[in-house]
Amino acid sequence: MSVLVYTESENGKFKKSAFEVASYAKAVADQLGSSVTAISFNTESNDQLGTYGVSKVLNVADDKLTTFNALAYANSIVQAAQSENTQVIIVSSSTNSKFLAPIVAAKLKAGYVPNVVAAPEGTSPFSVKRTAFSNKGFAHTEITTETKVIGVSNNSFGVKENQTTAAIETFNSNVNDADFSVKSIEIDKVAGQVSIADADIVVSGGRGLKGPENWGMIEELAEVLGAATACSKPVSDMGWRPHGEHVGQTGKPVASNLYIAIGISGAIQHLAGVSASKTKVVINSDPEAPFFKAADYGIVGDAFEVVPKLIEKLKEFKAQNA
Ligand SMILES: Cc1cc2nc3c(=O)[nH]c(=O)nc-3n(C[C@H](O)[C@H](O)[C@H](O)COP(=O)(O)OP(=O)(O)OC[C@H]3O[C@@H](n4cnc5c(N)ncnc54)[C@H](O)[C@@H]3O)c2cc1C
Repeated sequence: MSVLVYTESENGKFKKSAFEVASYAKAVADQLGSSVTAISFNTESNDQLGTYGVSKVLNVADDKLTTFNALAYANSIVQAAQSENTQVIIVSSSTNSKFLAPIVAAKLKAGYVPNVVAAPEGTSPFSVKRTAFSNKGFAHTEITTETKVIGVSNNSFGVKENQTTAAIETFNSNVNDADFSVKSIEIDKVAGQVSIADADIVVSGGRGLKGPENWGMIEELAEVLGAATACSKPVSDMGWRPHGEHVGQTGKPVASNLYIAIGISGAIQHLAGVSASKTKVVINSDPEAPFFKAADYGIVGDAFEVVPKLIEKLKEFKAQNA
């Protein structure tokens, strides 16, 4: 009985979250006295997963599955779980994983807990800690079904090395036309180069930036830092930025290592979606802005003065350390 982990990739390369869920799966396997099998789709360098404790990789090499398809991927994971006699399935908390995990759980009659932030608190009974109330609290949750599906929050457990040699096998999953009743024809990327879900650093702008014409400095700061760009809800509502960048309770959740909020007041609905970020830096001209209470570091100042200086200093630092 192994622990099965779905390791996500894009264009044949593993996402960072793949290494985090693999590390998490290894921790679960250690608690159960078991081993980790990963399922990947059309991925190169599957041996990389050995670094994080995966001892076997089932690589689904099928041209039909080059692009994510929730039902087809879920069916493949179910087949892998059955062939491996798995009782615990680990996925990330990405949009795609949150899409397929309930399908996997329903097909295997498994209990599913998303947004899990730590290794299981116990395996008998099986209990996990997850975020609750839009990241304002935690719930200690018991899963009583024989098969369990766990969605790990991004950047919560961390990537942990645990060197093993991974045996790589091609897995022929049995997908058919019915699995593709809904499919993506084409994907247009409208937001920045780095996706918010995978970003280590997110640079986010609010209404304090006055208009879309001022986003050049946000994009430049993001580029220097290798960060994703994001924004508050009113900014996307007004059409200053694409809706895909809206973060918060009603937008995308952010669990980056560093979240830089510029000209954002820190309304409760915004904080609900970003509070899982490890370090929060706030730049705001109003010292009374509520965001300062939630910040790890704050700069009281005009964004139009602070941000260009920050970019300049970061560029100098990068040049010196190149
Ligand atoms: C049901 C519901 C759901 C919601 N969901 C979300 C959500 O998911 N995400 C979200 O973001 N909001 C959400 N909101 C809206 C939320 O309540 C706030 O209205 C919104 O977050 C405010 O956006 P803001 O901080 O960009 O703008 P503002 O509140 O207008 O704040 C602008 C900030 O910029 C500062 N500022 C001004 N000029 C400068 C300058 N030159 N330099 C530096 N700082 C400056 C100001 O001091 C101020 O703090 C929701 C609201 C409701 C009712």
